[in-house]
Amino acid sequence: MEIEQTPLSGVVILTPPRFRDHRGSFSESWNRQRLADLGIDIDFVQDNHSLSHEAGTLRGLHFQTPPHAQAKLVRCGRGALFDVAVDIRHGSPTYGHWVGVELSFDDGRQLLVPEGFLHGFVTRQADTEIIYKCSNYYAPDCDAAVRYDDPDIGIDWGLEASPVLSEKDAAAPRLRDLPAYFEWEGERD
Ligand SMILES: Cc1cn([C@H]2C[C@H](O)[C@@H](COP(=O)(O)OP(=O)(O)O[C@H]3O[C@H](C)C(=O)[C@H](O)[C@H]3O)O2)c(=O)[nH]c1=O
Repeated sequence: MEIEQTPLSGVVILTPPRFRDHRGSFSESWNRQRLADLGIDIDFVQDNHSLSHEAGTLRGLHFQTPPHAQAKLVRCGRGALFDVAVDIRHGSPTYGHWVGVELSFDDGRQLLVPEGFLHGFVTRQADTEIIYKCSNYYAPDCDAAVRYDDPDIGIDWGLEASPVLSEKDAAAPRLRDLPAYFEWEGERD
């Protein structure tokens, strides 16, 4: 299992080994002990799987508020997408900062998005499928969003045209208009 750090503490890129032969390929997409051996011991309880028909479909930026906050382990089941995490832990030295990673079925990479981060993605191909493990169950009353084009975050989505959005995402608020749901637990200066 390869692990690659990102500029946001806790957001890491994981690449499980993939075994290829004349039939195709095989990989263990999730192995709790392998992650625990890397110091990542998260009790995932729900798998999500969504299909987006058009390239340029953007879902996000989403999170669940405490006490139903979710960590997510994201992978691309078919096609390709650009996956983004945004630090919203108040007091964090990277508060409001984002990181984006291209994920595809072919490269087999995964992004770990901890609690306290927004998550969103935009598809790069038609009929792209995203599959992700969640560390807490869906809680509609705690489902929240921030607009994908929030100027205070400034994500470069690599869009060539306006994205395909849900009504919810098209009407999402700016980060500055949200309460402080998450506090950074690191050492303060
Ligand atoms: C998230 C979720 C949704 N639903 C139902 C609720 C709606 O009737 C339908 C579509 O939900 P939504 O439009 O919120 O789906 P996405 O826009 O893909 O949202 C997700 O996409 C971003 C990128 C995420 O990281 C979150 O997991 C999640 O917010 O599925 C469920 O029944 N369970 C669930 O866990």
